[in-house]
Amino acid sequence: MIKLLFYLIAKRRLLKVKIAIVGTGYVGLVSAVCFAEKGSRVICVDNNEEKIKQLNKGIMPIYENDLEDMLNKNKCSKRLEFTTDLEYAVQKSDIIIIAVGTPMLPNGHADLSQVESVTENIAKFMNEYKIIVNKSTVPVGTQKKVIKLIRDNQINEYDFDVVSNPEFLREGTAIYDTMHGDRIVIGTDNERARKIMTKLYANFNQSIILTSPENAEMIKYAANAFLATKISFINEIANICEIVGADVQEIAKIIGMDKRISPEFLSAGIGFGGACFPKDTKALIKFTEGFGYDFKIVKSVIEVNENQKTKPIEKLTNALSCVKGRTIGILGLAFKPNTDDTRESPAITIINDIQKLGGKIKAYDPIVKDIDKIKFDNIEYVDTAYDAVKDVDAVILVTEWDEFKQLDLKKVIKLMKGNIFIDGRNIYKYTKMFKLGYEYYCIGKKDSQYYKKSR
Ligand SMILES: NC(=O)C1=CN([C@@H]2O[C@H](COP(=O)(O)OP(=O)(O)OC[C@H]3O[C@@H](n4cnc5c(N)ncnc54)[C@H](O)[C@@H]3O)[C@@H](O)[C@H]2O)C=CC1
Ligand SMILES: O=C(O)[C@H]1O[C@H](OP(=O)(O)OP(=O)(O)OC[C@H]2O[C@@H](n3ccc(=O)[nH]c3=O)[C@H](O)[C@@H]2O)[C@H](O)[C@@H](O)[C@@H]1O
Repeated sequence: MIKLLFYLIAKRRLLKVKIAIVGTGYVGLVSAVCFAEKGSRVICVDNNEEKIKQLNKGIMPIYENDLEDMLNKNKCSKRLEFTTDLEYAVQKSDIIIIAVGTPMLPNGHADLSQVESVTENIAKFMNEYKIIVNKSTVPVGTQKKVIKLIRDNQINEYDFDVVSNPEFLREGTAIYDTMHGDRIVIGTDNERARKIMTKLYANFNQSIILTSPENAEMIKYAANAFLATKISFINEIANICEIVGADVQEIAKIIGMDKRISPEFLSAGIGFGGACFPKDTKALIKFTEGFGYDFKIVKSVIEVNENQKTKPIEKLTNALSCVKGRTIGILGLAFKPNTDDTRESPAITIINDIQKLGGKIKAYDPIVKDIDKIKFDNIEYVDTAYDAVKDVDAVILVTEWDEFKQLDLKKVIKLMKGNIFIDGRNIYKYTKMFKLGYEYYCIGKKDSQYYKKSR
């Protein structure tokens, strides 16, 4: 009974910890909603006034499964608020989480200017002890820089701690990943911060890993670089499979049965894109170069990935003697399914290359409707997948949306002018496609041409 009472008091205290999250992007907004769902009060801050206006009206700035319902529910329960006023958020909160962007600079380094500017302002607005948590992906040593920046910019010398708490969610499954993550990494050398952070995450029921700030920062880059390495590795195996007539999906399935390898992240395709793998692998190379280290594996991972993005064009130019004046239907613009994010999407490279060759584009994506997001001129954006394949000479499937897995492929070939289908994500069976009359090309398998010859 007494134990239960202590537990309830501790839980109540924990729920009273007020959190501010700076940056309402994929990471900040999802984290805010999940903390609120677990009972914390969260103030979300962004310097994008339009975004905050939209969020206050209940309009989602990003597409993410389950986000809207959970956000509106917690907003109604007064556990979530949205503001552009950082001073208010800092002064009303015990923990301030930084979740702003760390995009790639033209020289490949991570651009820390958003993190730095937010840190300087947090320092100015501090009115008592605060824990500043960095969730943005940053090079090793940033936690120490943040400490120095706060000291240099504080008006009064309030006590504070800086914690590194890297994020591992994936876009498209971000809410699920946050609620059911494999681990929560908390990087701090300070006992007071460690206790508060452990309490903050206690009711997420996930393994909490307490480590140093340097380890936490390195874990994030190592995790992303390793996952990117798996993808480039299987893509190279796919390229060899095409030469020797083996099937990469079969190989991935069977090597993945070995627990040391695991079946995850072994889907061969047209390369990884997105807001993180491309920039984080480059940032890792750049910051290790600063110590005179030549990170050969990660350099190759990037090189393989760049080459993989050109595979659909290689197949297209082999199949069509001339791309000039031909119309190509593009299925999918997002860098992966279930997101509206087109950052570093392979679709961008593919569309660019087709346009350079003088081809015309018809494009469809179930969610990416905002032309500004993909920033291409002279593209016909259509409303359905069937519109995108109508009268085209060839189709390239870029994103493996479920909707494309359900397409009526008999109808598709009837609508097309030609019969060339390049499946960048291996979602169809080449035997079926061949029977339907397609000249079908996929990744890492005998394509229809090989199949024809070997029959
Ligand atoms: N997108 C993802 O799936 C993941 C991203 N990360 C990392 O998390 C960080 C954030 O990534 P995303 O959420 O994708 O970025 P994002 O670009 O979607 O969102 C960043 C937000 O920060 C806001 N912002 C920028 N400067 C600000 C300032 N001075 N004051 C207030 N708000 C400001 C922007 O307006 C924007 O809404 C990056 O370091 C990224 O590498 C980590 C894991 C997953
Ligand atoms: O730091 C980040 O931002 C995040 O980066 C990735 O998440 P995300 O980029 O959202 O998506 P993934 O599912 O990892 O896919 C990344 C890219 O790899 C490609 N991919 C993925 C898996 C695979 O087997 N094959 C493959 O080509 C996808 O098509 C996509 O273009 C990581 O999976 C997250 O753990 C990490 O938090």
